[in-house]
Amino acid sequence: MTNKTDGNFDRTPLIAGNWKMNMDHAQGIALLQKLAWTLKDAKHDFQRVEVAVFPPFTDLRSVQSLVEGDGLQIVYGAQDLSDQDSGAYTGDISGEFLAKLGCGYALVGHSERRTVHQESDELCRDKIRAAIRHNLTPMLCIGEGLDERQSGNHVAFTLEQLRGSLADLNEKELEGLVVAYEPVWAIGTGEVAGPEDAQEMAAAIREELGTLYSADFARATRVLYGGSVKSSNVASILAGSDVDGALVGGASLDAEEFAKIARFEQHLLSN
Ligand SMILES: O=C(CO)COP(=O)(O)O
Repeated sequence: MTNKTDGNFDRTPLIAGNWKMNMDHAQGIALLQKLAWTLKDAKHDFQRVEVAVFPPFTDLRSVQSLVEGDGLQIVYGAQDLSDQDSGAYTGDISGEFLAKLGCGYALVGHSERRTVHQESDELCRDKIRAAIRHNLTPMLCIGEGLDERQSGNHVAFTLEQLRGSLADLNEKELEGLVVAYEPVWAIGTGEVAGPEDAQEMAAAIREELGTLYSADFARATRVLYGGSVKSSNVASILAGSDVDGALVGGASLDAEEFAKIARFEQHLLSN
C-alpha cells in the first residue's frame, strides 16, 4: 500500500508537461533550460520523481540537442504519432522519426485529438501499437465529458475508452504503459476534479487493468491525473494512493510553476 506521506511510492511518480500548440523551438528551449536550472537548484531527484515534457513536434530536435548536450535528466515525448510507419500520409509523423529524436514517450488519444480530430478508440489502439513498434512508451489519455460526469456515467464511459483503446493488445506489449485520466470538463477550464474524483477513477482504471490483464500489471502501471493541475492543488490530488502523477497543460508553460508541481512532495510533507 502506498503511503506517500511516509515517502514510499509503489510506482515512480511522473510529472508530465503537455505544452500543446504553444512554444516555438526557441521559446521551448528557453523554457526547458529554465526548468532544468530550477529543478537543479532544488536538488530534484529525478530517480524519485520522473519529469517529462511533451513539446510540439517542431521543437523536438532542439529539445534533443539540449537534453543530450547538457546531460539533462528530464525526459520528453511527442504529443501524438501516426499509426503508420511511413508512406503517403501527408502531415503525419512516424514513431520511427520520434524514436530517432530521442523521444521516450508518445501521448495517444489526448481529448483534443479525440474531439478536434475525431480520433476513435480503434485509432488510439493502432497508435499504441505504432508507439510500441518504435520503443516509445505510450501514454494513453482517457476521460469523460461534462454530460457523462453529470449523468453519473463517468466511470463506465472512461473504462469503455480504456478497453476500446487497448483491445487486442497484450500485457507483454503494454509493459510500461502510462494511463492519463483527464476529465474533459476539467481541461483548461480551471475546474479541477476533486482529489476523491481523481482517486475514484484511478482506482477504477487500475482495477480494470487487473481484470483485463494481471494483478501485477495493474500494480505496475502508472495512472496520472490531468486537468487544471497547479502547484496549489497537486499535493491533494497526488495524495490518492492510485494517482501516480499529473499530466499538466497550462501550468507547464511556466518553468517555476511546473518545477513546483514536480516538487509536490514538498507540499505533501508540509500538509
Ligand atoms: O490537457 C491537459 C494536459 O494534457 C490539461 O490541461 P490543463 O492543465 O491546461 O487543464
